[in-house]
Amino acid sequence: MSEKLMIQNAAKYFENVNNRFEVFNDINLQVEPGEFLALLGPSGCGKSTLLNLIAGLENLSQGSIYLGSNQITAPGPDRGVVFQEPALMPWLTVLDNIVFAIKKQYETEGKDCTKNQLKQVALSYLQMVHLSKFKDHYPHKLSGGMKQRVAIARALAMDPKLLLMDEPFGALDEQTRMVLQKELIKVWEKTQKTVIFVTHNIREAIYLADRVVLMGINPGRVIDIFPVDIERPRTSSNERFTKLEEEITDDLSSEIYKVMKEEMGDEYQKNPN
Ligand SMILES: Nc1ncnc2c1ncn2[C@@H]1O[C@H](COP(=O)(O)OP(=O)(O)OP(=O)(O)O)[C@@H](O)[C@H]1O
Repeated sequence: MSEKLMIQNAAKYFENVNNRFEVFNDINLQVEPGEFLALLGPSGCGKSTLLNLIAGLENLSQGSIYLGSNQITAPGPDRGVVFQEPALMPWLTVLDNIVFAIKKQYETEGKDCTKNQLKQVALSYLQMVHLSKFKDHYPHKLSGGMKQRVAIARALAMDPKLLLMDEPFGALDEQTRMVLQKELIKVWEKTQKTVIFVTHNIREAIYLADRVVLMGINPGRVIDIFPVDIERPRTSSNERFTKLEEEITDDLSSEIYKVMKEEMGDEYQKNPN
């Protein structure tokens, strides 16, 4: 069962002996159970940092993050993460990559399960991403898109409440990316997981999400939240899709322009002539 995610006054600073870099200082966001949320914004605005904080891979400098009534302070089985690099174990078959992950989780939770039962669970998730025929293949035999589907199946097989995805299709070609977007929506509809999906791609965000959170930089912050009230499956030729794309592009361009102006300003001061 999914639970509400609450990010309250979240601040993150990276510090060393000489200086302190503030990524963001006051992010507030709520994600409803079963919602598909996209995080969009210019490079460096803190999308991955925010995702890592939710995953528990980083610690907050200030504020709090709750999933249901549990405060997030460390990684946990209630959150599955899919990164741009699928990070499969090359010495294990596709099926065993998933079995390995579930087994580890069951052991941590003290659950008993036969090898055969584990394989059945793993296989059911491979079927969901249409890869059951490749269960005995090793990762190096798979395309980038197939590897990423295994990574998604592996994350889902742990049955997390929240699926965190950091540009999972960022390294794939456009065609494969579109196929996986479609598949992801089907899997999301079937599993009803809450998904937080980081992307640079405006179309991808609108195609997938219930809401698009647009973040800004210097300081990192939420600029705007766009509800995507368009029936699925969505097509980019839909009039409302195009209008929303224009709106988000305008806001994002202003933000990027602002950053460029700041950067060029520095350059100008260094080279006044
Ligand atoms: N471990 C770290 N130590 C110091 N600075 C960091 C660390 N991790 C991230 N940063 C800085 O925090 C800022 C936000 O980084 P982050 O990767 O979250 O941005 P992003 O929006 O995901 O960017 P991109 O879209 O390029 O992946 C960047 O300026 C980055 O250099």
